[in-house]
Amino acid sequence: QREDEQGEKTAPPSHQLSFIGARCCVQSNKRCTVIGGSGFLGRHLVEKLLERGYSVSVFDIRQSYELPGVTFYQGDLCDKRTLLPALQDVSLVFHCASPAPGSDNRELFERVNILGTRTVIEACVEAGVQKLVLTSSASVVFEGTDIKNGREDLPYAKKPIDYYTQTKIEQEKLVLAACDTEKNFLTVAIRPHGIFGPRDPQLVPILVDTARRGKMKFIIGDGTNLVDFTFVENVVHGHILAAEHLRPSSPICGKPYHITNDEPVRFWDFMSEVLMGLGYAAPRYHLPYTLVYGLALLLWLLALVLRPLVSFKPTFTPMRVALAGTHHYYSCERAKQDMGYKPVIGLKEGITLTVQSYPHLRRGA
Ligand SMILES: NC(=O)C1=CN([C@@H]2O[C@H](COP(=O)(O)OP(=O)(O)OC[C@H]3O[C@@H](n4cnc5c(N)ncnc54)[C@H](O)[C@@H]3O)[C@@H](O)[C@H]2O)C=CC1
Ligand SMILES: CC(C)=CCC[C@@H](C)[C@H]1CC[C@H]2C3=C(CC[C@]12C)[C@@]1(C)CCC(=O)C[C@@H]1CC3
Repeated sequence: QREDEQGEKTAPPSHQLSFIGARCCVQSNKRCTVIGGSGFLGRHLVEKLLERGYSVSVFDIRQSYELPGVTFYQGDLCDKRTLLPALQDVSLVFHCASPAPGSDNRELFERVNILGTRTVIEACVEAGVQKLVLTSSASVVFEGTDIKNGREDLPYAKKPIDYYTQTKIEQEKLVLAACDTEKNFLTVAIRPHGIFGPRDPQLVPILVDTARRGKMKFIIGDGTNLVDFTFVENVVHGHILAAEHLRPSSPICGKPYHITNDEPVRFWDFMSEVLMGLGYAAPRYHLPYTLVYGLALLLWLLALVLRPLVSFKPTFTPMRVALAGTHHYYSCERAKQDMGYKPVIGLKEGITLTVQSYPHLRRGA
């Protein structure tokens, strides 16, 4: 173990970690907690942290797996009393919990993402945690219109496309504003985009479900819109780099960082590749963007009006149509410069690994 100029215990170089981790017990300065660690990204993060010699606790409203060496704390992050025990003797916290974007429940998003994040910050300060890494989202700047190579200095969306995005904006502002080098409480926000990979409960399952219902025949718009899809291991890598670069003198304190695959791809090419990899036909027929967006808006309004009588969830929501028919890709130059970020898995390999991980979603399975 080395000590840096702030007297903080620092990690040995990463090539030593697996050896040290395998040889002896975990170093006490590498104790961290992953809030939301039962989720898709959270679990991948937990697995990588363990591999790198960290001692990991998970705090989540549900426990979705068991892993040797991981201590689980089950509870709602809005409740400080249940959260505090999970933060004792921990120097680093990752906050990657959120209600699923598809839930469209304003009250839930506001409670968990805004009030809950306030509670997380308070609990971290109370427990003496020194570093908080938030999983934000690149969509905090997305308003449903084209973003090409967007940098972190883009303003937050004035008209966020849904409650999820609206509350992710407030959440990010809270965490970044809490950064206080004087008090040695350091924060940073990672903004991933379009995370995909093994065990993702959203992207591939929604896509396959739509295909199985015979609704994946159409391309919205001309099909040339470029989008970032980011393999989950790259997102994990960005989080760990951020945590390891978070020091009082570091330029990353209190800042947001885009983390992507750095390989924007046509939205419809990506969808087609995943579909064909799983044995489904790729969409072929084009529909005008404005027509589909207008229809989705109508359906959404209808669902809103009829909600007291019947409940139905349209596949084509305005938000999904906007995501499928516009350009939205982001520059991760700042992460490259400030923390030496570079994707560890390319897009093609990421797609192959993802497709292989869903044998049960193959056509005919
Ligand atoms: N999946 C994606 O494409 C993207 C995700 N993100 C962000 O990444 C983070 C992780 O997302 P995923 O892993 O995809 O979602 P997920 O739904 O798989 O994981 C979220 C976890 O948070 C937990 N959670 C929810 N409410 C809680 C509460 N009140 N108390 C304690 N735990 C609670 C859930 O039980 C779940 O395990 C989220 O903050 C999300 O906004 C950002 C950009 C893209
Ligand atoms: C890049 C990014 C932010 C991806 C987010 C993931 C989801 C929002 C997409 C995953 C599957 C997508 C999908 C559609 C919209 C966007 C997703 C939900 C459609 C509903 C778009 C319209 C269709 O023709 C069917 C699509 C099914 C898959």
